Amino acid sequence: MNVTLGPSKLGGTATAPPSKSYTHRAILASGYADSATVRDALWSADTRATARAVELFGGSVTRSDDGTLSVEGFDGTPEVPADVIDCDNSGTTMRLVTAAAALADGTSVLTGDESLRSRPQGPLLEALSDLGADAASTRANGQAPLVVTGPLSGDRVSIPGDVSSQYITALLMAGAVTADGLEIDLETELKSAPYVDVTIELLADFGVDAEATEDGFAVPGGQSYAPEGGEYAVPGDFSSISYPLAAGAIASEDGVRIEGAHPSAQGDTAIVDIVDRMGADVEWNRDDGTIDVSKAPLEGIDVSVEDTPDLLPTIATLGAVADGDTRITNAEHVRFKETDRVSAMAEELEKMGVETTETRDSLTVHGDESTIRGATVDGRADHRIVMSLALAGLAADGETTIQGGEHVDVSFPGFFGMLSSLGATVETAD
Ligand SMILES: O=C(O)C1=C[C@@H](OP(=O)(O)O)[C@@H](O)[C@H](O)C1
Ligand SMILES: C=C(OP(=O)(O)O)C(=O)O
Repeated sequence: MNVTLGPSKLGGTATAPPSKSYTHRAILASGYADSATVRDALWSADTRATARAVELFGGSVTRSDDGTLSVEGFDGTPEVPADVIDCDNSGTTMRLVTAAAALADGTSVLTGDESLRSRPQGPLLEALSDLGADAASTRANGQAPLVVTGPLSGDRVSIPGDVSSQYITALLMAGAVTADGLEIDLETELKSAPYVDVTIELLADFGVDAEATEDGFAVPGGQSYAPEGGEYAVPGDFSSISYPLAAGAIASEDGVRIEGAHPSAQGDTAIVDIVDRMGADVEWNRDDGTIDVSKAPLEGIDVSVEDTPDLLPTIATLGAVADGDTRITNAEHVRFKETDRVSAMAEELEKMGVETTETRDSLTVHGDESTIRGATVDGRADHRIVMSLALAGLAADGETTIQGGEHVDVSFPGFFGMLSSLGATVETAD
């Protein structure tokens, strides 16, 4: 689907979609439980992949009209799946489900789309093998398809922290239901660290203890997953909030209000401070969960995305509109996502007349709002590239056509509807 946007003047209210990270964890945690209800869940291509995996492990996930999920779990012990687990485009699903599969008494096979089959799984496969499971890549290249035979038996493992924090989340969630629990030692510094905080916060809400240690993380074994009152409610998603927030900073006439922005452990809440530091007029009322943002002249800043990889595409677009250089550092792990997002943003923004400079772990955007022009750009089949290029289209001179608009379904199915309700001119064509 091609989506064409023109220069727009925005105003009004946008509602944050539910968090993808919390929804994945809540669905799988409910799978590990006897049963649980997940309120305000995100229902998107990625979270449906996690729900399918829970069903293949012997659970069931039923969605009601108001978005509530009723999950019958597999109660700590996944069944051997009767089919291949297709994780589609979702890295979170593949990592979290691979560790769950290592608890089953038999063999699971996991695959995904072309993008997911090119992402790194090696460190997790090695960790699970060190713990006594048999976990391998069919192509012996550390990438899916994966074949995992459980059950695992060990209680201590070491793993690098600079490829994906999702390995740690996966091991913590599975470790809680093993007999002896798990000690996880980090071999290198942890990137994307707030995502492990999200995990520990959610585990606590499901009555499961896990903690940071001097060398990494630890989770006692023999625990049962059970949220208080049998229910868990998903908070709003700050990676998704970054788009209406940036749209307001770039293109609002009367200001944009975002609702559903309640504080949680998400590192991507940093976007509020980033937009503020760039010069936009922004106010976050944490008590009522609203953010008000208005356009103001933006200036380039230095920002590390070590903890917040998913913000890189949004920041790159903000940088394109800002005056001067925006230097995005500590970004190497952002190359291991649905696409290499450092290169993708550099190359696609350049098509719009924006100058950029890339190193292995940084992206500098040489911003100048007066030079951004409409162009046909490739969304790279990556939801965050599509959404960030759409934001650039709001500020460009002339029309911008983004190829692959349907990929927003991965994390923010209502994205283009949200932009047009704020007043953007959005046209779609197959
Ligand atoms: O655990 C999670 O929910 C996520 C962790 C991050 O990945 P990495 O830990 O691989 O950087 C992030 O990019 C992804 O969108 C969601
Ligand atoms: C990288 C992302 O997700 P995942 O790793 O789950 O594919 C994302 O949502 O930007």
